[in-house]
Amino acid sequence: MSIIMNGKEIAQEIHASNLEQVERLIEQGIQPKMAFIRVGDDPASKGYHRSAIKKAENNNIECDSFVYPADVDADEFFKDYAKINERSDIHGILVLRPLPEHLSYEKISQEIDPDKDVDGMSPFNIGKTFAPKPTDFVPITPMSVMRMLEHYEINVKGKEVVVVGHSLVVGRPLSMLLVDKGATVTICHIDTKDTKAHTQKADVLVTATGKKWLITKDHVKEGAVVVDVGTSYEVDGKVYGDVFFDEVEPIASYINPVPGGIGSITSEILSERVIYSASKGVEG
Ligand SMILES: Nc1nc(=O)c2c([nH]1)NC[C@@H]1CN(c3ccc(C(=O)N[C@@H](CCC(=O)O)C(=O)O)cc3)C=[N+]21
Repeated sequence: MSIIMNGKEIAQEIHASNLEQVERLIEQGIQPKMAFIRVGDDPASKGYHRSAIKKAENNNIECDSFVYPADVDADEFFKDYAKINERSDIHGILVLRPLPEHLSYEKISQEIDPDKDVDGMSPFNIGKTFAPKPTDFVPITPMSVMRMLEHYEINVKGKEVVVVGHSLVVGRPLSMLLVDKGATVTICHIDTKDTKAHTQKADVLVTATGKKWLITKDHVKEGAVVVDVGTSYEVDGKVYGDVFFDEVEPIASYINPVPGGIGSITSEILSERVIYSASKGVEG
């Protein structure tokens, strides 16, 4: 039997505080506003886009969406992108991933205004993940994982933590946040020879690959904390995690379901970061 970590409950707590802060900003004449930029129709990207707009609007944050076809002309895209970055009414910009190959990720991440870069993609903000402060724009999904661990008072200091997945948006920045809290971190990825050999030793196992049911009971040590960040949108329209929940749940000490786990916190923290960005430079 394990404790089921409830992302929705944590999201609700953050929501209450978000609403209150937006109300205060609006009283001061500031309407928080964010821009979503999406290229193409990747299901996970669309899923996040949809739930993030819903959460932002529930927080009275205005949203503008800029959606382009996967074959958008690069010059046209970058012209628009510069304009969006310059708009003084927009406090936060989220560029949804994945992006098509003909749009240089390097250029997109270098040209985002670091002060509006709520998902921490610019090289400047990535640098901040190495010594993160609460005010820094570090990627939101890793922040959500840390928030979930904190909520359940899971201290990673001195623990063996294994992160499966080395993406720029989750695995790599999350590893830095964990190291900052004193964890010993191993990152497994597509070229790791024997992932199981590593995960079996984990006190805390975090998985962020987007491969449905990759992690079975054979990967997990008895009593481990299991954090499932994976969100695979399958053709049946359902969302699946990386973890084969029914099999792993009985041996884990703490585990989160998908949906209802990290994803539900992520969209609410995105709102929180936009509010923070809008409140920068405001007195009191
Ligand atoms: N720049 C960038 N940053 C990201 O963090 C990022 C991204 N691009 N591209 C797509 C993936 C995917 N992702 C999700 C976030 C929340 C839910 C979410 O809200 N999930 C709900 C379920 C939603 C539903 O039912 O559709 C839940 O798990 O409870 C899903 C997926 C963030 N990603």
